[in-house]
Amino acid sequence: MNELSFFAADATAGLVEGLNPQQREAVEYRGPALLIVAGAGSGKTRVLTHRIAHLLATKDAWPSQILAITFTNKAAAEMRERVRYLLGEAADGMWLKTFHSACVMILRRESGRLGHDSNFTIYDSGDSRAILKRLIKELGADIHKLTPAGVGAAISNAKNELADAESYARNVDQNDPVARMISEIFSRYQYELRKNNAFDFDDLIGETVHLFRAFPEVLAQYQQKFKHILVDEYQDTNHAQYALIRELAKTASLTVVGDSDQSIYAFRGADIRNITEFEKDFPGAKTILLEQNYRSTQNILSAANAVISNNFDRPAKNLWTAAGDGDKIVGYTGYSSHDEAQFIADEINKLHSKSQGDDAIAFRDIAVFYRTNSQTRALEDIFIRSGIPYRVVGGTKFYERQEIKDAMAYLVAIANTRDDLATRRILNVPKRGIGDASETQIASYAEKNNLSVRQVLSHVSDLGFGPKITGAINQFAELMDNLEAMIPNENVDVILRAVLDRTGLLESLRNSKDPQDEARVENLEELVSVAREFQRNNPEGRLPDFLNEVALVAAADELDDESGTVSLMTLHTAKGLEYEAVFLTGIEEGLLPHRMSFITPGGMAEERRLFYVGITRARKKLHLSLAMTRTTFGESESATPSRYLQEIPSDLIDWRESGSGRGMPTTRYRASIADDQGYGSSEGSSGGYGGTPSTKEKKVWSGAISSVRNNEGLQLEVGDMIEHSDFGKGKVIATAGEGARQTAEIHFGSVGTKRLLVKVAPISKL
Ligand SMILES: Nc1ncnc2c1ncn2[C@@H]1O[C@H](COP(=O)(O)OP(=O)(O)OP(=O)(O)O)[C@@H](O)[C@H]1O
Ligand SMILES: [Mg+2]
Repeated sequence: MNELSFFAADATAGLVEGLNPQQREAVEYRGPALLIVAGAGSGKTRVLTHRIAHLLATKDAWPSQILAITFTNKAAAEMRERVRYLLGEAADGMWLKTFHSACVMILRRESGRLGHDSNFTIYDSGDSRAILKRLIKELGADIHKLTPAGVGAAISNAKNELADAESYARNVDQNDPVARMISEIFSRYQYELRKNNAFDFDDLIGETVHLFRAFPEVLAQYQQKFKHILVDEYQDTNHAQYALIRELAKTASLTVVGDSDQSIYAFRGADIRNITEFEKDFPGAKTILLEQNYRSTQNILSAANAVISNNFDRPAKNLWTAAGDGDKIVGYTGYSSHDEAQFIADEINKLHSKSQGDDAIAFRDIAVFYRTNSQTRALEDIFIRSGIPYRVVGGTKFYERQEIKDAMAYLVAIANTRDDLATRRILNVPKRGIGDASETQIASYAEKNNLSVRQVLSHVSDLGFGPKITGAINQFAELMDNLEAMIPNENVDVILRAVLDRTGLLESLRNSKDPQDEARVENLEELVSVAREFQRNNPEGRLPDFLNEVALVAAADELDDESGTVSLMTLHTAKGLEYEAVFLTGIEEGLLPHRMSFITPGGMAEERRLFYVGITRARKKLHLSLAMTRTTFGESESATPSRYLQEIPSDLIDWRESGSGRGMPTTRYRASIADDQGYGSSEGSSGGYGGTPSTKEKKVWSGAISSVRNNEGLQLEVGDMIEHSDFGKGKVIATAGEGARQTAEIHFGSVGTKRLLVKVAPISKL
C-alpha cells in the first residue's frame, strides 16, 4: 500500500508525519549544505530516506538528480525499498549506491580518458595480492622482509590519501631502502593494473577523483546532473571519499548524516574530522541535532551514554528516549567460552519461547555480536547442539573457512589415506612446488593404475618428474607417513598441532602481515582448542572419532533454515542495524578492547566507539557476557573483564548467578561444566567405532551433503526405535532442536550412545 495515497491533498504531509520537529526540519530544509549529527538510533537514516522522498514528492528534484551514498549494498537496497514504499515508482532512476558502486558507474562511462577500456576488471584483494607477490619476488624485495599484505596495506593507505605512485615516490625518504622498495613496487603494480585494464578497490575512488580533477568538463557534467547529494554514515568516510564528495558537491546541495561516536574505521583511513570540520568546509552549512532516540530503552541508552562519555574530545550529547526504562541489562560471566555460549543459547531459547506469549522474540530479531571472527566457533557449536537456527552475517561459517578446511583436510588425509579429495587439496598447501600440472599428472596416473593419490606419492619415481618435484613429493609423502603414524598413540590435539607446525601451514600465515591472515591464525588456534576439548570430553577418542564429531557439526552448518535465523556478526558489521535483543560477547580485555588497540594511537577510544555501536543496536534486551577463561591455541588463559564494563553504572546491570559477575563461578557454572563433560557424541567411541570413518560419514565431511541421505521431515522423539545402517538398531534417548537441525542421542547396543544430526544420518524409523 502506498502511504501517499492517503494524502492526495498534500502529497508531502505523509512524509513528515510522525517525525519530531528537528527531524521534520531536516527533511524540509532546502539549502546548500546540511549536517545532521546525532547519536545512535535518533533517526538519521530514517530522516535521510524521508528527505529523499520529500525532495521527489515536492518536485524539488527528479530521481536522476539524486545521488545517495550508503555504507553497504544492503543499506542501499533497504533505503531504495523504503523510498519505493513511500513513493512508488517515482523512486526509480535514483543513484542509491555505495561509494564503490557509484564510482564504478562513473568509471565505466569515462574510463577511456584514463587509458582504460570500459570493460575494465575490478581486482579484489586476492588478485592484488597475487600481483604484489610476484613483484616482490621479481624485485628481490623479500630481503627487506616485505610481504604482499604489508606492501598492499601501504599502497592502500597511500591511495586512500589520494597519493599516486609518482607522488609517493617523490615523498619517499631516499635514505630508506625499504621505503624506496615499496615505492618501486607501487609503480610497477600500477603499471600491471593498467596493462591488465584493471582497477583495484581503492583505485575506484581515487581514480574517479583523479578523473574529475584532470577533466573538469567531465566533473561539470556530473555536477550538473546531481542536484542533491546525500551521504549516510559520513563519519566513516576516508580522505579519498571526502574529496570525491567535495568535488561533486560544489554546486549541489549536500546532506550528510553521521555520528562521530560511531566512527569505527580509522584503520581504513576514515577520518572523524570530515564530520567535525564540516561547517568549516561548507560555509553556510546548517547543522541539525537530533537527540531523541527511538530505538532503545532508557537503560540501554544510559549504559551507552555512560560508556561513550569516557572518550575525550567529543561534544557532549545526551540521548534520551520516551520508551521508558525497560529491562535491566543482563550480565553474565561464564566459566569458559562454552559456558558463555551455553548461557546465550539458553537465553535465546527463553526469549523465543512461546511461554513468553506476545513478548516472544523471533529468531530473526535476535543478534549476537563479537569482536573477532574466531569467537563464533563456540557459539556455533552450542547453537547447533541446541538446535538454534543461525547465520553468520558477512562472514564464513567456521568450518567453511579455507584455513580450517585445509587443516581438516590434512587430518582427513592421514586418517583415510584413500581420500584423494583431501590429499589433493593439501598437496601444494602451503606451496611446496607441486604445481597444478604435477597434481594432474599424479591424479591421472592414480586413476589409470587404480591407486590412490597417496599411493602414487610413494611410487613417484615411476612418474618421471624432475629431481626438484620428485624431492618435494618424497618429502610430502614422508611427512604424511609420519603424521599418520601418530594416530594410534597420540591425542588429537597433539596430532593437529603437529600438522600445523610440520606442514608449515601456520608459519606461512604467521609470517604474513595481512590482518586476514592474522585472523586465520586465530581460527587455527581455535581449531586446536576444539581438538583439546574433544580429547578432554573423550579421553579414549582417536582422530577418526574427532573427524566424525566435526563432520556432524560441519554438516549442520550447511543447512540453512530460511524461516528466521539468529544473526551472528562482528561489531563492525553491525553498524546501522537494530535488533530486538542483542548479545554482546567476549567483553574482555584483549578482545574488546582488542589487544591490537593497546599499541595503536587512538585505539582505545576507537574500541570504545565499537562497544558503543554494539550497545546501541539493541531495542529492548541487551546482554553483556564474558568468560573467565578463554582457550587460545589449546591453552586456557584467565581473562580479565573489559575496562569498559566498569564504565557502565552498576545499577543498570543485573549480573546473573554470580554477585558481581566477576567472582568465583557459582554452582551453575559447575553444573554446566559437568554438562560439558557429560556431553560426548560417542560414549564408548573407542570401542567398536575406532578405525577409519565410514564412507557415508566421510562424504558428510567433504561437504557432499546432497549425496548423503536426506531425512527431510523425519522428526524423532524420545523412545523412538530406529535402525542405523552401520550401528544397527537403537533407541532415541534425547533430542534437541527441530526440523533440519534436530539432533538425537541414540543408544545402540553395539557401540554405545551416539549423537546424530537426524536430517543426514543414515537412519530410518522402525
Ligand atoms: N520519529 C520517529 N518515530 C518513530 N520511529 C522513529 C522515528 N525516528 C526514527 N524512528 C525509528 O528509530 C529507529 C532508529 O532509526 P534510524 O535507524 O534511522 O537511526 P540512526 O540515527 O540512523 O541510527 P544509527 O546511528 O544506529 O545508524 C528505526 O527503527 C526508526 O524507524
Ligand atoms: Mg543509521
